[in-house]
Amino acid sequence: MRTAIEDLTVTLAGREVLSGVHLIAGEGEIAGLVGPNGSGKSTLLRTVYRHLKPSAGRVLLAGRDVRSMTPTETARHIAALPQERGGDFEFTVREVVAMGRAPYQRAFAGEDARDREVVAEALRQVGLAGAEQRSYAALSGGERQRVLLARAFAQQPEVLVLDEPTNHLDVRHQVELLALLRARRRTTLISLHDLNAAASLCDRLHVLHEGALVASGPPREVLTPELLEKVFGVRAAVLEHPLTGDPLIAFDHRAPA
Ligand SMILES: Nc1ncnc2c1ncn2[C@@H]1O[C@H](COP(=O)(O)OP(=O)(O)OP(=O)(O)O)[C@@H](O)[C@H]1O
Repeated sequence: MRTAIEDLTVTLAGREVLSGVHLIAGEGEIAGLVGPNGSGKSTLLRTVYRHLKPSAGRVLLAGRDVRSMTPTETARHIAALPQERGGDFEFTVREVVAMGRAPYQRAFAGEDARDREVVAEALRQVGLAGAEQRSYAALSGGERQRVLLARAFAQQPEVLVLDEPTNHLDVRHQVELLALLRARRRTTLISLHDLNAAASLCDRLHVLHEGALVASGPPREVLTPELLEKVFGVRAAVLEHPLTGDPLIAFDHRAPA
């Protein structure tokens, strides 16, 4: 579902933390948000899934302002993996994932066969089939993350909003997640710190710096040594990945730019 962010400004505690951001993710497009700490990535994503209210501008899903939708309507269109992954709820893994079906259930109606099928498939996709009865509170950070991803998948959204979905994941689970997102081909807004993962996954990258969008385009065009130096303050060479042909950023880890 085409997602358009128009002239978005967000003010928090009296400070403008996002200023006039324009960004479009076309139907089926994976749009990546990258930028240094505090540049506004989570703020932008939170505004898309209506956790925050913009002070100006709007978020349109297929032309409709998300703020004109009911919470249930929003939940049928957008599923989010937020950065807060709370750990204290006393639920099993399956119960957490099944919460993703709530937007489709009538009050007190409970699960039907379709809900059970979707929950089982979501658990399988994140490699947690067999872990249904484990306690969510007792899981590791990476396991919790996969449970919350499965909950987002179970929501069967048209737009997936993922805030740093690969942090905490070991490299195998990172690769599996990126492959899964590629295969799903749903409109996705994703923030990533790993620029090589972003370059390999995303159709377009959007670079935030101090609350403003400073570059947008295909990864190969956006991730230049000049931009990496100016925005991230690092020295890097941009090569071609010998196995995939994707852009491969080789950082100089010895000193900042
Ligand atoms: N609830 C809040 N109240 C006040 N300021 C906030 C709040 N949430 C975020 N900010 C500020 O907004 C700015 C952008 O934060 P945000 O979390 O969007 O950045 P980010 O790019 O996601 O950072 P990171 O890479 O560290 O996750 C930061 O300066 C942050 O301190």
